Amino acid sequence: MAEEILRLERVCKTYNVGLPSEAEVLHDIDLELDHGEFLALMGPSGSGKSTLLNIVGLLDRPTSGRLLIKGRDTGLLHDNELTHLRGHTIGFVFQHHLLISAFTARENIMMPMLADRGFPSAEIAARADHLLAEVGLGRFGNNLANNMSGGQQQRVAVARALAMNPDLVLADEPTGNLDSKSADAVFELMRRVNRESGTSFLLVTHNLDLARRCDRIIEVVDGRIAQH
Ligand SMILES: Nc1ncnc2c1ncn2[C@@H]1O[C@H](COP(=O)(O)OP(=O)(O)OP(=O)(O)O)[C@@H](O)[C@H]1O
Repeated sequence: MAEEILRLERVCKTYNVGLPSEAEVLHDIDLELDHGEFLALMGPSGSGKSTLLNIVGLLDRPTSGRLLIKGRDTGLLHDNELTHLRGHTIGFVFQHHLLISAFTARENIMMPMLADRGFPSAEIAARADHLLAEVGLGRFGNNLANNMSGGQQQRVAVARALAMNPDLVLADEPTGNLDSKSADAVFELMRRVNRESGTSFLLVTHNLDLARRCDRIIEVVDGRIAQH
């Protein structure tokens, strides 16, 4: 197995914003992320962080350059192969938790497993309960997502991201909407998962205090990596 979970080689991304103008948002991005590494991605608004995360998360393709995940060149894969790789390798946590508000915490965590036809259905509820306990919400499985606090909802979102046992979690400002105590708790939860199960994390954050507690910080400025 490749040493790194993720490797970007000279990745560029251009958006067509109406001819003749094109906007190059990412320029020659080189980046590696090792298995088990917890990386903070910082940078000013509009610098390209979400664009980079979308590419790494296989939600969008680079205009040029190569993206390798676990040593596989994703540019050679068809869309259905990318969907499979994404579902089994990558978990997502967003600033807005994107839970289904009318579903319980348990049901929200079950969703990725229900969507994956390969997951043994008899194990789904038990795995959801295991993950609820992992994120400190063992007693809250039957609570509607809507009735939970922001910090609790984000813990459910972390549990949902872990449902398929991903190698890498991409977290786009997951603590941006939380008070500092809840933000700290959600960050520490992700850090513990990282330490205990070796899941790699790529965390977009504007919070320097949290970033300093990651293994490494990189900064994107005007679509380029400013420091390694
Ligand atoms: N689909 C799109 N089409 C055209 N331009 C886009 C598109 N998506 C993003 N952009 C532009 O790309 C640049 C980078 O945006 P991106 O959202 O990646 O930045 P960001 O660093 O994540 O910003 P923020 O911290 O505010 O979320 C911006 O100038 C944005 O307007």
